[in-house]
Amino acid sequence: MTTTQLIAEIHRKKSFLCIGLDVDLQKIPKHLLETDDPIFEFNKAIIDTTHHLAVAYKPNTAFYEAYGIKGWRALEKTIQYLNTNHPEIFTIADAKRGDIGNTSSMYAKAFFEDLAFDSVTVAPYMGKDSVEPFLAFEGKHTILLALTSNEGAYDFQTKLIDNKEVYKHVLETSKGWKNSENLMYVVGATKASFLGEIRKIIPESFLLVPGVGAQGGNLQDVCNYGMTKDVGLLINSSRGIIYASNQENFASAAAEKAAELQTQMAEILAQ
Ligand SMILES: O=c1ccn([C@@H]2O[C@H](COP(=O)(O)O)[C@@H](O)[C@H]2O)c(=O)[nH]1
Repeated sequence: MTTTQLIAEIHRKKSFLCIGLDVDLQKIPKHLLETDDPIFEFNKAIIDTTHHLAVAYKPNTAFYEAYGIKGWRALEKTIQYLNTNHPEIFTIADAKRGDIGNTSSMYAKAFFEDLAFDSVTVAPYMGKDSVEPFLAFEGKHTILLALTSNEGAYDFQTKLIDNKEVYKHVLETSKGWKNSENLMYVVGATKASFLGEIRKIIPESFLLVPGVGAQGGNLQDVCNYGMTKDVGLLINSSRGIIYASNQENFASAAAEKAAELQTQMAEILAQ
């Protein structure tokens, strides 16, 4: 999917919501555990009730890898279900990959070709030759970790090198990489106060913003500092939506939570 198509979808749905599909078998309704594929059945139900409210879904691959071959199969079925039934939805594999070049190429093949995700999250730590293999895929997007939502972000990402914070080096340096037009960036909602500085370096790029809801980030603050003329934001919520209820009404409860965020987004877009 192109960013132009993504922007059009944001305006059509009046939403820049990304729903995180972080499925934990301990947290899903018990009756689903009796089905052949509880993870997929959970995701399908959530997608069926929320797809009109969201422009993106983000399975975090850790929640699938943790269940071995069954988990990976459920991830495959989930992306196939989205691509077949909702091709207008932007899909994100939150896998946080990145390695030496030939290994990164295989990661990129796995997520862009085999699983056919629109995008994958990538760690910048190993530098240019670890990220460019992802950027080489035409029509796909590489979402680089810039300033993450967790407390540990202050351990390295805000430290100074040559009088400049590491996350600023990541933003500035990555802009010079081959096919950098395929880059988006992760910035945590808990770091909204940094968005003014971030937008000076990457005024137009799309940001994936996790950390609203369960982690305490604030939607309005993120929009105040981070929104561009083309919106430029995908706001993710995972636990706050998908675990709104652990009873039989889980999918409608998730839709209510998603609708709360979408309503706020529609109001912000109308301002
Ligand atoms: O900086 C980051 C990068 C990724 N994440 C991921 O986003 C979701 C957030 O889940 P919530 O339940 O809405 O807190 C999860 O998959 C994280 O691994 C992040 O939180 N921060």
